[in-house]
Amino acid sequence: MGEEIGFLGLGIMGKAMAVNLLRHGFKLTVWNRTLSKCDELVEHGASVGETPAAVVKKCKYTIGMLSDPAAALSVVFDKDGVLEHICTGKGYIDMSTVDADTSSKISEAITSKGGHFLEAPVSGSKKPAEDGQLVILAAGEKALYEEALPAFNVMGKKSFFLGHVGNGARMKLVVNMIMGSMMNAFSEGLELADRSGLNPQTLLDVLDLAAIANPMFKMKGPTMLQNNYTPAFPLKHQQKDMRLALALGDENAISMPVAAAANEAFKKARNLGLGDLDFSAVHQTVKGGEL
Ligand SMILES: NC(=O)C1=CN([C@@H]2O[C@H](COP(=O)(O)OP(=O)(O)OC[C@H]3O[C@@H](n4cnc5c(N)ncnc54)[C@H](OP(=O)(O)O)[C@@H]3O)[C@@H](O)[C@H]2O)C=CC1
Ligand SMILES: O=CC(=O)O
Repeated sequence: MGEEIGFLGLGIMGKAMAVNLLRHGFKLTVWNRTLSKCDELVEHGASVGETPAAVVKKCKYTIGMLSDPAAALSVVFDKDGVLEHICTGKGYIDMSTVDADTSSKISEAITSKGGHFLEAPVSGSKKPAEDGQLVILAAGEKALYEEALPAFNVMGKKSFFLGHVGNGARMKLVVNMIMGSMMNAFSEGLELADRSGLNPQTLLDVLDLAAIANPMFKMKGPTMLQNNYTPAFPLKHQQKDMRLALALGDENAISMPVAAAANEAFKKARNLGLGDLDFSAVHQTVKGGEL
């Protein structure tokens, strides 16, 4: 289907998104810092590029799905990075969750070499990525957005084009700031129910019928009650998002005491060694005890 697309970063999300694209007939050349993670993608029909630069050289446009601002910058600016082969006619789409400053730095570097840039962070976790049910929050070069729409339509259930670079990053941070705060309130509620003699499963049933019912409580509640925090969205990434959202609050002089408290809880969870578990493991900061 059409020209080859590049894909950099095969973590939980990148792997699920790339496999989904391959299943829908897209041709992909993939790269991951830990190159062995490309093997499974090769089994699904992908080619492998030795470096981000090699991938960009081969592909009309390349998608990045990296952990955080440092990783997103490194893949573009370091030796053998995206910048070495980006040029007129080529595009780079960063789907990582980063702050608007990081995205702008990448955008300026790409466009100064004649390339097109789009930021397109996503809402939705491992399962929505596998099922092509992400919500895509794009901003930047409209022509690249239109070029990438066939791929976005496979990866996501809905794509938003939000205007200039930074708006996608900011929208994603606002959404995840709300999600992280909700997860903390939910964790406290589960523990409060349990310790005050209520059945937490009954709490889940009540919540699911109430005005505050939502897919996150429904999906995470049962596993949290079993102390099962198999990572779909790693806690260290949720804490990064709280930190970046709080910085956005600083810039705009918005007081966010709820988000600040949630950030402290995620930091505490990281300090307890829970950073690689699912973000719902913040529950353990209320619960205490052994996992
Ligand atoms: N998981 C989720 O539910 C969601 C995550 N996101 C966001 O998507 C992004 C990816 O998340 P996810 O897949 O869960 O994260 P993972 O931690 O599973 O994967 C991170 C990826 O980044 C790569 N990476 C990390 N540091 C570097 C570096 N310095 N140079 C090059 N590559 C690097 C890793 O490579 P290596 O394999 O070598 O370590 C890996 O491919 C994050 O920004 C996250 O916030 C957005 C929506 C949902
Ligand atoms: O960023 C995480 C998500 O679930 O969305």
